[in-house]
Amino acid sequence: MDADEGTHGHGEFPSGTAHLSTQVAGHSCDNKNYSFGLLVKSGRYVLKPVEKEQHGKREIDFYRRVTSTKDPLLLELKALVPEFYGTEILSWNDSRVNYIVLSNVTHGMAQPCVMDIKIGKQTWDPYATEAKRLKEQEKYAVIKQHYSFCIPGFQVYDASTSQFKKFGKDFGKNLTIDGTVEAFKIFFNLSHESGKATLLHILERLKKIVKWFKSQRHFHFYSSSILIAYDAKELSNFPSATVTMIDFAHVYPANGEEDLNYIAGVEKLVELLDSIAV
Ligand SMILES: O=P(O)(O)O[C@@H]1[C@@H](OP(=O)(O)O)[C@H](OP(=O)(O)O)[C@H](O)[C@H](OP(=O)(O)O)[C@H]1OP(=O)(O)O
Ligand SMILES: Nc1ncnc2c1ncn2[C@@H]1O[C@H](COP(=O)(O)OP(=O)(O)O)[C@@H](O)[C@H]1O
Repeated sequence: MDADEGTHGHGEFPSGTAHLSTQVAGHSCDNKNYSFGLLVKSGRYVLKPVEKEQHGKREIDFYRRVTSTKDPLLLELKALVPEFYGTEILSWNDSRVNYIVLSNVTHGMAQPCVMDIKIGKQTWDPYATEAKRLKEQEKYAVIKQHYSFCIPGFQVYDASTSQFKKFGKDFGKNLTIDGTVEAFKIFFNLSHESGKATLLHILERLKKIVKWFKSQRHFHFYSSSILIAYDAKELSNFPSATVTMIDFAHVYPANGEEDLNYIAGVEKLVELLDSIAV
């Protein structure tokens, strides 16, 4: 389930790599927009292309800082993000693309269920242009206003029908407030008797993230996501579920201030999941 062999609009995949079939959101392979999408290598590694120099630099700087830290607070953060293995330049026909190499949190999953939840009402950073701010304000507007997060995409292996279902950006952008609750029920396979155990495990991890954010004054995270993943094949084995923070292209210094935007998003997420876990 990790790899789709072959080619796409940019030509053949760089040697040893394939399209990350479990990618549920973010910039996907798109020749028209010069976007390369994420790749998988040897199953274990995810390669994220640096497509905008400044975004890439910010994300790489973030990973380098967190990976090399001895600060106990940042060590706690390190356990909540993918492992970082540096960068690698790969050739796509005429293009040379710089990739950030990370651990693949869906590695080894037979029936991967993955949800990307973008945290915060404010999904633009303090230096965004007026045009970008307006564009971000319009997207997922109702949901972000109500929940302080939005769902750009997810996929689930429906244990009752034995089928994969994929929900993309358009689905997320058209979600209603009640529809969001339903989306989580579908994602967690709550009609299956073991779905609730996965949900409770995820809730514990999310509560750790809230606790960490309340204690830190290092960073403010904009347009960053929480990636939830579990293997539906192991539904009864709930510790296989993971919660990982990803996408650090818009991480900025906190200047001594709490990240209230991010905290509100994770708290609302916990509140919603608590309400369906009863
Ligand atoms: O069209 P763009 O270029 O603004 O793409 C958005 C990205 O902006 P960027 O180009 O990186 O500044 C934007 O990236 P950021 O999170 O702002 O880095 C998102 O990927 C966004 O998708 P969605 O909010 O997840 O649905 C992307 O939005 P849509 O593809 O949904 O419009
Ligand atoms: N470490 C990872 N392991 C597995 N999948 C990942 C990982 N990082 C990202 N992804 C997948 O790629 C998608 C986009 O990642 P993201 O970092 O948000 O990219 P973008 O900056 O293009 O939005 C996520 O929604 C997820 O499906």
